[in-house]
Amino acid sequence: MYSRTMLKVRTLSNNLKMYGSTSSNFVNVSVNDKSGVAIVTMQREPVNSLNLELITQLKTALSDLERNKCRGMILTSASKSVFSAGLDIMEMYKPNQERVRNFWLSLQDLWMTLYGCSYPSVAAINGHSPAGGCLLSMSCEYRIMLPNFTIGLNETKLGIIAPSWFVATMKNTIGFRKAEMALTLGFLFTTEEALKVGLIDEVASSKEDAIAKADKFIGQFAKIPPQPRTISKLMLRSKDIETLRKTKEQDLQAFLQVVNDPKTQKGLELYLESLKQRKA
Ligand SMILES: CC/C=C\CC/C=C/CC(=O)SCCNC(=O)CCNC(=O)[C@H](O)C(C)(C)COP(=O)(O)OP(=O)(O)OC[C@H]1O[C@@H](n2cnc3c(N)ncnc32)[C@H](O)[C@@H]1OP(=O)(O)O
Repeated sequence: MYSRTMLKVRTLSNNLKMYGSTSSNFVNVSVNDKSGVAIVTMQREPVNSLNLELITQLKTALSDLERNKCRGMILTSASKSVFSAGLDIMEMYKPNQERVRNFWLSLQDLWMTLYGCSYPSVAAINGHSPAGGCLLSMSCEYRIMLPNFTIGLNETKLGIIAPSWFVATMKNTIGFRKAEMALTLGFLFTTEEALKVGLIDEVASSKEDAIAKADKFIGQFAKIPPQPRTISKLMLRSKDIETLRKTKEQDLQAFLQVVNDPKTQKGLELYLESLKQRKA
């Protein structure tokens, strides 16, 4: 039902050429010929950690869908157990200064594009979704998750602080009180807990079921004129988008200061080691 050829995702932006990246394709876009709904699949093995290339390719894919006036977008993962492990810690550990700067600016850009896209957006969360993975999910309008996975903004557990726009997105999704509890604890919710707290909207039994439920959600907008729909969405979301747009440089400088702090570097080193030791 979904043809893989209708939309061509540009995999090499100028940014990537500048950093001499390979042309690996970390994002697949397939569009349902009948409904016009696109499935955007992250496919950066093993855990879809968000490095500069994946972030840039996602942003390009979402902008292409906007230009092509797609009817709806479902964001999902090619992995069977991870939606996205969040930001690629290797981008922040002993970083190249020009690259890490570009990494953060690209992340800001991706969030503003996804959070403010005119088309209906659904996250089909078919695996764990910590930190940046949770941000991507929350930036969509609707979330459907498979059982036995976890989702949340766990930054404080790592000794780091979620940026203000991550916080705003969570507050807008689950409300002040629940966001405060979740953020301060760095809480990772199970699927069942996420449903209870309103972090997700539905539980699906399989990826196919999640896609079917997402199609059904998007289908509801077939009879709603697109312009009033988009304006209503943006009335709710544009304040936070504009805040980041106006403070992009400040936000970047705050990130660079934290990332270049030797204490942060030590923390990231220990965290990377702990991830590797989990396997041993
Ligand atoms: C200084 C920064 C200041 C401000 C920024 C604030 C914002 C931060 C937002 C973020 O997104 S920070 C990233 C937070 N992410 C996490 O805490 C998730 C860490 N990963 C996991 O918990 C698990 O990997 C998983 C539950 C997602 C999946 O578990 P599993 O399927 O068992 O896979 P493995 O743990 O074996 O991982 C496979 C492989 O991938 C590496 N890896 C995992 N996550 C990341 C990551 N976020 N960045 C880079 N690499 C990651 C892991 O080390 C393994 O590598 P091997 O070489 O051992 O195969």
